[in-house]
Amino acid sequence: MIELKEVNKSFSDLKVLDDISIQFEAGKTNLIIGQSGSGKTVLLKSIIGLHEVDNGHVYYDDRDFTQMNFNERKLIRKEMGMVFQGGALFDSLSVEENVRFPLDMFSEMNEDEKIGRVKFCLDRVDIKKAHKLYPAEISGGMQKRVAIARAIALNPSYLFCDEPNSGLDPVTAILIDKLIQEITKEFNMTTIINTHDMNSVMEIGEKILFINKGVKAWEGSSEEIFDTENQSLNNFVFASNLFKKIKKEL
Ligand SMILES: Nc1ncnc2c1ncn2[C@@H]1O[C@H](COP(=O)(O)OP(=O)(O)OP(=O)(O)O)[C@@H](O)[C@H]1O
Repeated sequence: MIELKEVNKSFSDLKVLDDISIQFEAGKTNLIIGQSGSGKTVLLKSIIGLHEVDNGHVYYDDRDFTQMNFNERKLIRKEMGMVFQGGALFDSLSVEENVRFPLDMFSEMNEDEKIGRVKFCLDRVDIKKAHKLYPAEISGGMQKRVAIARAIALNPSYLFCDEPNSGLDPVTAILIDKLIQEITKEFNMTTIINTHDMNSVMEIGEKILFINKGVKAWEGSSEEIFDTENQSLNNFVFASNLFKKIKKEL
């Protein structure tokens, strides 16, 4: 579980996060949604320590990350996996070398264990016969699968995904969302996903945090989102004509 307590973050006199408190549970796909510029990326970066919060606390299973020194944080970072926007694979490394990279950097595994782990992770995301190919030689959907395989290589307890299905067609996007949800449950990870994709919200939104101008405006699940009276959330969710139509028919 990851818990935020009264997290605040400003840049000069611009307040970006205003007293955010929430719990993200293990084994669930937790989504952060909100309009462009609402503070999603700053929040995700604050959770993983790429931004220092001004005040408030971020707990990783009762361990106060905000109070830790550099070395203590380094240990927690080993428990984190990340899927960056666009996949962020190393172009000059093959698929299997990409997945092996965190093992070489951060694990004590021997050669056989590394080979086994790379195979396990690539099998898990259903990559077949592409181990020796380079990122430029595989499709966008496969690149995301490789990015997920790399993110789970060190068997993380916490998985962070920034717009994991950006740039994908709707069918592939849902497959990637579902894959993230499956591995979240299988490995009991606390997964936090930044997204503004309403399909993701409906498909895998087990816990949703909606932020509006840096403030927690709503939290709930995809089942609850259609019934909300929250005006800013309604404006966000029903911005598209398709979702307006669905709401009318409910
Ligand atoms: N390093 C920074 N220095 C100053 N201001 C920043 C910095 N990072 C973000 N901001 C500001 O914080 C606000 C929130 O930005 P953020 O990137 O978190 O939005 P977002 O919700 O992730 O948007 P998007 O969906 O477009 O990625 C914006 O006004 C942005 O300009």
